[in-house]
Amino acid sequence: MKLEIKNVSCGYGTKIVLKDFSIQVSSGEILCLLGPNGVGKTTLFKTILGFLKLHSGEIQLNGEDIKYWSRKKLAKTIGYVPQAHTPPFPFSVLDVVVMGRTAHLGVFSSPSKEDLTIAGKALEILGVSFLKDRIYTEISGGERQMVLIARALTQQPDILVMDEPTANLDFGNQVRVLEQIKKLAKKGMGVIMTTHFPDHAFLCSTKVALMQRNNVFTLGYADDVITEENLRIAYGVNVKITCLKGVDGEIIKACVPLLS
Ligand SMILES: Nc1ncnc2c1ncn2[C@@H]1O[C@H](COP(=O)(O)OP(=O)(O)OP(=O)(O)O)[C@@H](O)[C@H]1O
Repeated sequence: MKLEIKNVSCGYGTKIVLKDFSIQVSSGEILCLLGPNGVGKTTLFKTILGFLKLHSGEIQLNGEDIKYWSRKKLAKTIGYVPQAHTPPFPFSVLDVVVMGRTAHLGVFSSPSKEDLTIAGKALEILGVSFLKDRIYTEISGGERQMVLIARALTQQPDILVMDEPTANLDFGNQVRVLEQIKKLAKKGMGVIMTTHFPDHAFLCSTKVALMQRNNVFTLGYADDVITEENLRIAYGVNVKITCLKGVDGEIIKACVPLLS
């Protein structure tokens, strides 16, 4: 499966937030979107998911323009982990996770035993089965984030769109989520995610798109895109990039901000 964003301009009403933006992500790849607050990352995701109308350009899945796809077909293909989500009703965590199966169900059918098993398994994979019977509105922000990721896994999409999947998570859960994202890509899922941590892009991305406020985008491999100079230009801060040796002798890069 290949998702192609071709020369897309999008925004709200007549206000254009993102101009002439192009990226693509294929099965097995992890594309990290980096960029300052308000640059248009979430807006792009909402446009990909069909919540916002395109001003111009095209979004294709396997070469087909998604504007001709039904909502159901799109929901089966693209999974979404939003930045924050509060349902209006006090559903149990398992109920929220099983909602990920909605696109797979018939019009009047309710989740089967298999759907519940898939949902339970997703919670187990993420190490949060203990939350299963808790009320979703009564768990912490970080726990909700893990539940939303479990819901997206339950959907079993080809492409997973994740808006800051590690936001709100403690250090351990950040690492577990990054590991899980890498595993999903290894299994063939295409992942497009935003992050405010360039280190996370070094750890797990196949490609990076660094977005700047003036609609300037730098695309490429993390090593080429995440440079001290590019981070300074994008975020207006000084950063030192250091190299460390991992347990298997592999080189891991890390960004250290320099305080003035
Ligand atoms: N519903 C809306 N109506 C009008 N403008 C909006 C709306 N939602 C967001 N915006 C504006 O669009 C711009 C891009 O917002 P967006 O949420 O896409 O940024 P972002 O890159 O995801 O930021 P962050 O890193 O803070 O999550 C911002 O200027 C924001 O104020």
